[in-house]
Amino acid sequence: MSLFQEQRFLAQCTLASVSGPLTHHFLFKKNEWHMQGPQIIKSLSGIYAGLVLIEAGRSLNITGLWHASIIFAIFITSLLGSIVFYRVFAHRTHHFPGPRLAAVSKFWHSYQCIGGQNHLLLDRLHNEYGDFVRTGPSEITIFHPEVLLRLDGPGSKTQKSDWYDVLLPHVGLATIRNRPFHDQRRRLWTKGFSTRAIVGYEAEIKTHARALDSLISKDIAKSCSSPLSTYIYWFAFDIMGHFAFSRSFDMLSKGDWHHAIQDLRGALGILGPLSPVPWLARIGFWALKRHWIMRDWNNTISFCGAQMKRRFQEPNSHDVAQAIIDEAKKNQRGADDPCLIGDSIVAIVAGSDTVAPTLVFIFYQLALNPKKAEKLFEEVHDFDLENTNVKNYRYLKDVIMETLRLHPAVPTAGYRDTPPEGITIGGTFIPGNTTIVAPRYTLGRLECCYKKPTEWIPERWSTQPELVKDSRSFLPFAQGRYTCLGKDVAMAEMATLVALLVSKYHISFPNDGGVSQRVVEEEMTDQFTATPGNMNLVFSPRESRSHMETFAN
Ligand code: HEM
Repeated sequence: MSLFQEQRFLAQCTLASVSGPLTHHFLFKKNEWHMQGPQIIKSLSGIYAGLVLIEAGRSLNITGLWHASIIFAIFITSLLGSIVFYRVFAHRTHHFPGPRLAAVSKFWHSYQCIGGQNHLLLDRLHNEYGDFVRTGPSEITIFHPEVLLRLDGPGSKTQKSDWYDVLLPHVGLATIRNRPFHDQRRRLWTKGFSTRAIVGYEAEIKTHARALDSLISKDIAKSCSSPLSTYIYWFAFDIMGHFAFSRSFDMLSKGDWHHAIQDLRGALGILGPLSPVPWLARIGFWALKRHWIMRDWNNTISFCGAQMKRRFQEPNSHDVAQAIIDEAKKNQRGADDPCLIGDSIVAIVAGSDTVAPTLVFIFYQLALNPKKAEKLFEEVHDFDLENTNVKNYRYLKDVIMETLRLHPAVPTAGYRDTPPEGITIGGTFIPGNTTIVAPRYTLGRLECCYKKPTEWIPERWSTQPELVKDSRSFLPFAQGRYTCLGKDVAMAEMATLVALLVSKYHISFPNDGGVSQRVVEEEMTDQFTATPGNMNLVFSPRESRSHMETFAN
């Protein structure tokens, strides 16, 4: 290498080392809101490609490439150094306590969630750092009772965070970030919850509750315990099949998983470790389309597309699918409209993966608390599937509410971004363009809100109100513009199944050395929705009251 080339190379290296911080300042820091992983990767690849072309173009040999790589490495090191320094010492959220590595990159959080137990990690961070914890470079996790109210309550200017881009290019109601577009789609969805539609869903709930009961009867006849978690997931997904496509997945009647639901549940597992870095999940979905659980995800998308195509040709009905199909037809879009596929996925996941874990935890708690189960039986003993209105059961409602408090179906998700002017929560100012996480799992167990917070006491919602000190943190169905649309359907599903089974059976854990009891909570994963460990239960028929009365006489 000539002296001139050597000097030029040294000059380029020096330039690369100062251009790192400058690039950080001008490209990213000034407009950090748009500083997302994919953008960084794209920009860096572009810079490297440019350097290689310049160097290779000049010397057209391997030394050119080697020089470009060295210059690029220096540039990257100084850029990353600048980013790390800025995030740790100068970022607008740097004064919030939290693990140092969490402030540097969300990869730390993702690594901590490899086992899919973000709810437990955030609970530990609350114990260690207090009510406001920095869990990412621009992310604060808040454990203050006011947080959920401030995020979506009246006058809130927060927006759904980039986590909600996870379904792109498909878009479903729950994942829409643009407010006017969300409002427009929500109006469509509301049509699917008309009184007439609800009557239809209630009929499906009864049919499927009966089918689940008959599976339990078969287990009793064989003197074996029932894989209740599995039955409950079949129950919830079958009903949502009707809700989304007017067709059950028929898992309860066939006694087996439907391949599309198995694929979907497998694919959702990725949300456990990758929720903290949603852009990586999106790259994964795109790059590994035909491999690993990404293939399952794409199979689910294809299945939903095929179902929608079929539903397009069928006669009109009053369900949610009808309202969104009518809109697509009005705008001359076909069954492959990304909104239709996105909405069908949202309907299935939001409607089933929430009801199912809640039901699992209700039966888990009833088996753990036989006295409470007896008290519930006193209320529902004369339940009649065809004629009883479950809304009249007060204690049953308390049982459901208490379960949602202790075991929220959406344990940590629901990320929101603060508006540019920031927001004050519980007297603490959160700067603008910061992601806020409000984990219901820990919020439901706060000592400042509940007496005996980790105990399951349904009475706290009616006869023992002194056990609730502050109920602001209890919003299991969210609120405001993003409030759960399916709350009534969900309550009807849960109340009907619980009333039916409790009125007919004694419920207990099998004699398996405590395995069934232990795994439900210990193996629970948090993948946007809660996924409890598999639970088997023993059902033994209660003697009917009339029979007992005859016997007593
Ligand atoms: C135990 C049962 C359920 C619970 C605890 C629950 C909870 C929630 C929560 C917390 C949200 C807000 C999520 C967010 O902020 O991203 C939500 C949204 C939603 N839920 Fe539910 N849900 C349940 C059942 C259902 C059912 C059965 C359906 C459908 C029939 C449903 C449909 C929806 C939809 C469409 C949204 C999005 C609303 C919007 O963004 O406008 N949910 N739910």
